[in-house]
Amino acid sequence: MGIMLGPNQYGKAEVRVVAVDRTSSRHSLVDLNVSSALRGDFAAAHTVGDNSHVLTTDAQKNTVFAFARDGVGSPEAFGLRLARHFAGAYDWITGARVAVESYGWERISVGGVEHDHSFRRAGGETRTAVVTVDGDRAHVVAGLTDLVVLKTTGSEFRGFPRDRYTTLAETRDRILATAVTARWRYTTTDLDFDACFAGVRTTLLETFAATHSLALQQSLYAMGEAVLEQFSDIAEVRMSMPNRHHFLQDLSAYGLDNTPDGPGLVVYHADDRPYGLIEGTVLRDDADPAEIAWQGTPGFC
Ligand SMILES: O=c1[nH]c(=O)c2[nH]c(=O)[nH]c2[nH]1
Repeated sequence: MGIMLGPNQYGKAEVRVVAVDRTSSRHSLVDLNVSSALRGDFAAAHTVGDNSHVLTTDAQKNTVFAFARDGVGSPEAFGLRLARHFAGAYDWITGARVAVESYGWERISVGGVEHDHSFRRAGGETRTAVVTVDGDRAHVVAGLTDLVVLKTTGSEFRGFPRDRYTTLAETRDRILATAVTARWRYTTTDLDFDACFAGVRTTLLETFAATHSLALQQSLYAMGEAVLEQFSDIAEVRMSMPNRHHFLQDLSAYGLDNTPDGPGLVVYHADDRPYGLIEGTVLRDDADPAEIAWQGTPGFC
């Protein structure tokens, strides 16, 4: 029986970079969390401690800051620059994965006027980009996490089988709430990434709102389908959507009724756990499979 080294990668995780553009007195900033990982022939480092192939994680971190000094651009473009640089640095490095999280900031308004250099964090969501360079090929997976959405009606859940443990009541009118994680794979690297991101985000939101939901699974599929219908440069969309349950609170002990059957106030209990976790991929049937683009990105089926 022999023992050998299997798949491996290494890099610097979570390099926090804030780049402020002070070109004019109206500043702007990008706020990133960048993780790099290199793939290639690093066997000797693992088996005998020979570091002659190891481009240090410290150098990877320094590269992120140095490249940011030239201007960041979109998270996808920044990831592409870094991943291509790392993958081309030495001939034993065959590929690189660069994951970028981007935190939005919006200007604070003072007396109705947007301030030049004061900002507040925009929402709770995070924009993501994962660039994987493998030899000559580059894959870009864009996305977002923690896009929290809720609709107060337009959601049903019924028609499910009832085994001996099924107690859930069927409903024709419930709250539907989730925190969307969505990631989509582009088929090209030559794109206006910011415009595409904004467009996909809008499509996801509009479709969530406009779909009369019979299940969160149906909403997920509709959202992915709409993205693929509207963006021809996207091959697949993967989504993970926790079902943030809102249960009707039983107020009968206080002599109060509490139903969504008519107009008036309804009181729910927002339950944080456990939660249903609905995950799925929506893809073109002729999509080129590119599993390597997803390697190292957890949280999807
Ligand atoms: O949209 C839903 N999908 C389910 O699979 C499910 N299961 C459940 O208990 N409630 C819901 N809601």
